[in-house]
Amino acid sequence: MEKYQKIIEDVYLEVKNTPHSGKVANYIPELAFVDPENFGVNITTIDKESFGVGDFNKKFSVQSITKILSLTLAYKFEGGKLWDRVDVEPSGNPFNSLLQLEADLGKPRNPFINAGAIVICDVLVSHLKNPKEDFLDFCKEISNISTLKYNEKVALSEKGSGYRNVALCNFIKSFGNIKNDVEEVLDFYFNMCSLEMTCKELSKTVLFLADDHFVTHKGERVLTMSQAKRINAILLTCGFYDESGEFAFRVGLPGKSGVGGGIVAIHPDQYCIAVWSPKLNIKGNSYKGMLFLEKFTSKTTSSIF
Ligand SMILES: NC(=O)CC[C@H](N)C(=O)O
Repeated sequence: MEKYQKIIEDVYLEVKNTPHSGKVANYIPELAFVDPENFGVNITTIDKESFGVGDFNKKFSVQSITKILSLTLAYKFEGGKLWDRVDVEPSGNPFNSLLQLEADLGKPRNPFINAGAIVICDVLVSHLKNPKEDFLDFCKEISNISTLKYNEKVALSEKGSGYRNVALCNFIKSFGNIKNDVEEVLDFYFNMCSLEMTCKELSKTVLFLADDHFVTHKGERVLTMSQAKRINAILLTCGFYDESGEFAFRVGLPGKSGVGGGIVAIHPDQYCIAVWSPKLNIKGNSYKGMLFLEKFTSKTTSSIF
């Protein structure tokens, strides 16, 4: 851990003082109220050592980052059959795009674009008795954080304005790739996206993707090693939408962003690192989050390449 601390502190100050670029997401009205100056970083190593700077203990809306956890649970339920419903190819299009779905007959390119994440929610609605509660319990179990919560205001705010997601869900249903009631699937999707975590909590929660020997506090494995490898592969190729190539090029780690301004990145066999800075670049990824991670992996020479 020591080798990372000083570099995290230095890079944090350097990036904090970089002129702001980008905009806070406001298409979900409730997200626009967040203070754009928030900036936090936290690293957790596979030995469970943790180190944070700045606003690393403030909760924020993790949004699409939760899609790592919903994919994980759906993969546990379905195994390889899951890939009949959703593909594993980068889309090269914005996260909320409808474009490819018609040509692809309602099969989303990957589980991290909204279309794919909505299909994953449908899979979970089919398997879970009380999707919202049961999914939250799963998140609590793998993170060992019993206080995790959805933010109802954020969920309702997106429910009242998420027209593209409503369109996506209906469109996919017209191809038969949504099995449940559209309303129910979307309600679950909006709640899932409204999950809140701190950088510290987030970097701890995804440790199961970094540590080959990870077991929950109940002594259970989350995924097999081969399944974890596959999720990391999809994170590397699809975790940042049409900026996934750029993220791999600049940072060199699998990871996932959310429009709340969070990014979590995974260094298999070493650590997970979470960054939060709400202003987003044009692709919907945190501007300072990406800049921080680029400098961090360059200065520590720790990437998967
Ligand atoms: N990239 C994101 O974080 C998008 C999530 C958001 N809830 C949406 O569906 O638009």
